[in-house]
Amino acid sequence: MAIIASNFKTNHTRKSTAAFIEEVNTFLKEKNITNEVLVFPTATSLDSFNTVSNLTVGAQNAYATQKGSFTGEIGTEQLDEFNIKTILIGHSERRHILGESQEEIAKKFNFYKELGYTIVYCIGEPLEVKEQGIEQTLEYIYEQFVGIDTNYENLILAYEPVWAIGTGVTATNDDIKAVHSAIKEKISKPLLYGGSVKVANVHEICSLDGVDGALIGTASWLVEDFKQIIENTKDL
Ligand SMILES: O=C(CO)COP(=O)(O)O
Repeated sequence: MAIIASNFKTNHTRKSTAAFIEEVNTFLKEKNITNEVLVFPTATSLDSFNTVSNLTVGAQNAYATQKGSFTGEIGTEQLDEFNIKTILIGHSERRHILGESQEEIAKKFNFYKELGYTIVYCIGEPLEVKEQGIEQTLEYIYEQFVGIDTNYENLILAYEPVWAIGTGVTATNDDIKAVHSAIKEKISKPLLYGGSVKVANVHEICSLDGVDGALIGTASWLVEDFKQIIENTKDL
């Protein structure tokens, strides 16, 4: 059973998010699809969605706090309002664009772990590291596990090579297999692949050894495409 996750990033409005979730919900129900489906809308589009059990709405980010003075951030008081219990942590856009350090990420991880959240934890190397070879790539990735409890029961991992995100350049099957098998040797948790996953390649990627699903940005934002992605992986 594949895990299929959509990261909206900074896309969709409150209105279009509600329509998207409603449509995916109906689709899963009518087709009896058992894939685990996760959707991460913007913070402004979170709400109490009434969904089938295998469709979960999560937060793309939140601060390690219940509430307080952290301008621009949200905490568990805001997530609890909508019963959100799933969070994405460590995404490369937060690491590299928003400047989150491994220390801050680990602090966030531990805070949400203590509260029992399902955590989708992202790891992945930039191009200059990939070009140095598989050993350096794995070394870089292992650094992203510093301070992270990889035995946490509600943990899902997502390997997202930075150079493959939003670029249209998907990692090759060999690239994916090499990293996934190395991580799987150390950590037995579901491991998603992310980075230019599309309708056309999602089945092949999710069929690879060590790949338990996909975390998708661009190709998931049109609901028709996202439904097709789910359809294409429903037998896995
Ligand atoms: O960052 C991603 C999902 O979190 C992947 O983004 P793309 O699917 O747009 O490459």
